Amino acid sequence: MTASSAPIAVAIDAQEIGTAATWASAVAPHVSTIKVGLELYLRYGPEVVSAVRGADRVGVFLDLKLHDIPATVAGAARSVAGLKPSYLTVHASGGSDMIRAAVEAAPDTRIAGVTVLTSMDEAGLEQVGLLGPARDAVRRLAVLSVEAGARALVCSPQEAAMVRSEVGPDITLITPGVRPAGADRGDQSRVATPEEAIEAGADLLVIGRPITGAPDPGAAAASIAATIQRAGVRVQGSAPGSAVESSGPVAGL
Ligand SMILES: O=c1ccn([C@@H]2O[C@H](COP(=O)(O)O)[C@@H](O)[C@H]2O)c(=O)[nH]1
Repeated sequence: MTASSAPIAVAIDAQEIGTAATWASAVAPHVSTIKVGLELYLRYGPEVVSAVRGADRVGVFLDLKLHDIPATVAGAARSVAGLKPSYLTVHASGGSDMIRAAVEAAPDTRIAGVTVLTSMDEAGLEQVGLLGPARDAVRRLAVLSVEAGARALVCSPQEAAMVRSEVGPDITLITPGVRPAGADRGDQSRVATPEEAIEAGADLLVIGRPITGAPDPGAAAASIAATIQRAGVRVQGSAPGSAVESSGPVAGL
């Protein structure tokens, strides 16, 4: 990580630890954070965190989306707290007691409440009994998470401005569902471009396949990072404390 690294968490969704380490070292000079998800963590466990952290001391975001009874989530959060991830996700729909259990079990990690998965559209929400626009559920789950002690939230960039107005400036807003103009959206439904995400007030943009699926992931990360820096300068004049300025692995901690 360098002083000019952009507020991007690259989703390193690889099958093999060697590929993960290669991608991580290619993108690390340009971004603040590497995101490890279920695919890698379930296969390799803590070893993969050291593999992607490397010498760059880039921030690690453990996207394990915990969802269980409070005691089990507390135990799981305690199990990974020693890895010192900057962020650890829990599904906000697990409820206040579950979120609070994670917060108390991993005091040095920013617990991020996942509101509504960015792959879900209104039809998908209806299937699971959530009627109405995604943003209504996102709003409710964001407020619930913060009241239970979460210091970060995961939502789509389409809801970032609304969530910001609900939870104030101190909560880190993390947005997957980011696609550069013209990129394949894949299984993502609620998407926006990197510029739109920054303009909506996101603090950390999660971007996976548009970077890792590129012929040169390092160059793709550098190009999106430059786009974000320009958008940040336009929106905020790079004000101190803005997402673009706060490029460390744990912006706002
Ligand atoms: O609502 C959510 C929560 C997490 N994710 C994760 O982010 C990345 C997105 O990867 P792309 O390749 O840029 O689509 C992936 O690891 C998801 O598990 C999410 O997409 N939406």
